[in-house]
Amino acid sequence: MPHHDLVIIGSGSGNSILDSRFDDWDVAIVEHGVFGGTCLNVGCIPTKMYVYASDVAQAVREASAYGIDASIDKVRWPDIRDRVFSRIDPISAGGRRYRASESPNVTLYEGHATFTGERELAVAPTDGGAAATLSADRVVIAAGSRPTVPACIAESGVPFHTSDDVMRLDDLPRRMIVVGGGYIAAEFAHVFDALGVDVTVVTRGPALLREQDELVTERFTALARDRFTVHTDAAPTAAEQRPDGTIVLTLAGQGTVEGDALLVATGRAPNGDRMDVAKTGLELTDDGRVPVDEYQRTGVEGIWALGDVSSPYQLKHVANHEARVVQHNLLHPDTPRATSHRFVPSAVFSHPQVAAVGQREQDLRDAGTAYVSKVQAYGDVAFGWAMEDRTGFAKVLASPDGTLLGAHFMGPQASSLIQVLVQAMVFGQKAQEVATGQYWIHPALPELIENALLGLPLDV
Ligand SMILES: Cc1cc2nc3c(=O)[nH]c(=O)nc-3n(C[C@H](O)[C@H](O)[C@H](O)COP(=O)(O)OP(=O)(O)OC[C@H]3O[C@@H](n4cnc5c(N)ncnc54)[C@H](O)[C@@H]3O)c2cc1C
Ligand SMILES: NC(=O)c1ccc[n+]([C@@H]2O[C@H](COP(=O)([O-])OP(=O)(O)OC[C@H]3O[C@@H](n4cnc5c(N)ncnc54)[C@H](O)[C@@H]3O)[C@@H](O)[C@H]2O)c1
Repeated sequence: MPHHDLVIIGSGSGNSILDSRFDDWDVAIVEHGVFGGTCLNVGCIPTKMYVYASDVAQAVREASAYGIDASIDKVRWPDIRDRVFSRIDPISAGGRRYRASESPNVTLYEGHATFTGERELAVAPTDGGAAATLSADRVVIAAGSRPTVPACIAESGVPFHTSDDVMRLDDLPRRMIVVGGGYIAAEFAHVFDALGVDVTVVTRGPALLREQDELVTERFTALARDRFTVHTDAAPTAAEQRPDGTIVLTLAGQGTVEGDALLVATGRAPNGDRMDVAKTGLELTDDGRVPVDEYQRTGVEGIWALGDVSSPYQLKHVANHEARVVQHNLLHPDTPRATSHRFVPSAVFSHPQVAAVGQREQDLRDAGTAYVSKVQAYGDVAFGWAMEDRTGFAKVLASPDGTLLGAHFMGPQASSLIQVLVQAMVFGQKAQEVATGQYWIHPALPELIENALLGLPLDV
């Protein structure tokens, strides 16, 4: 049985652990899918390439408000799709080639890994060949997550898509049903609607983006209702396909909806349940994650985990941070570093964009925490006014002494603007210091943040 210094399961964030400091380690990477993982192949990167194209289309649709009459002559879906994947697929192929044949100390096993013992694995090759077994001094579980699909759809025989394949459609459908009301539903509903598809969103919750601050949830859902057909409190109970190809979903208490394509975006499950981790002596958390401590160590000596398979955050910047922590701790076991999940920002790249960091107003209220808040409209600062933005806002939450507690943005460039407050929170700067201790370029959009901070009714 081959024995390695280190085995990494998963070629997404796990692959980024290896740099020249590991050149004298005997390393194995096990990957059962496309090399490079979710973010590169089916996640962050291709989705944002589509979002960008759709933002361009949306700008054309909204141009007349500024005295520019423009219209979309044609959406060339195959060209949009091929622009994305002609750039992405070679990166994945290049990454695979580098590990398979250009990294002398790395063995790439292309197959599905399951544990057979504490640090022993069986790999079932994807090409159907004979299973290999291997052992290692150290194992990093970086196996990610996968889309979940409600049984009433999965078992119906009706064709459906997930984020794994919807970006590779042959043609744009005329009508699309999107099931789910979270990140993926919000981003793809924008993408397809802006490209001219008639979108119906169906979610079992009472609103879209319901994990956000309550004001974002309320206002985003209201805007979505203006743009798509939206069914809330409406979990599907059955799916069927008519002979003409029409897909019909039955919704709990809300009749049926119809479409020509069905996208399921109802959350992602960590992949730890498909690896026999019990053979190592590990037990998954109630929500299916591989449990780790603050050093990304599992309860088993020599086994680490990172990213979607173990993290409470299914976000790439978190997986990257955790991978850097594991990298350090593999190289410097006597001086381990801890992961920080103190201020994890996130953004939904829909239209409008949404971005968040820190606590939500409902959390502060429920916890009885003393706080003040300010909601600053984009339209009330110079650049937002120039844009005639009527819906966007920045909400800032702080202790009465100015300690920043949370920020929630909805509107143009929200994902970039919020970084100012992420930085302030991480470095412990108070609202009054951030607002008045620096120049704010006039009349740039960050004046939104300056005014939000100045508007907080602080006790100081
Ligand atoms: C549509 C979509 C859009 C997203 N957009 C964003 C975004 O804009 N910003 C953001 O921060 N995050 C985004 N995310 C989330 C982000 O992609 C993930 O959090 C991140 O990629 C997780 O990285 P990872 O290394 O944990 O897992 P992955 O990158 O998924 O890597 C795990 C790898 O392990 C392999 N694997 C799993 N089990 C086994 C096994 N038993 N044997 C062998 N190989 C195995 C898988 O094939 C996979 O390649 C998005 C996700 C999706 C689905
Ligand atoms: N911009 C980003 O950072 C980004 C983009 C996409 C995905 N992601 C990551 O991927 C994860 C998965 O995304 P997601 O959108 O699939 O999950 P999600 O957890 O964000 O949302 C799932 C949604 O599906 C709904 N739902 C669940 N079961 C349902 C059912 N049976 N019928 C109808 N609706 C149902 C939920 O109410 C919820 O609205 C996200 O949590 C996020 O961490 C991040």
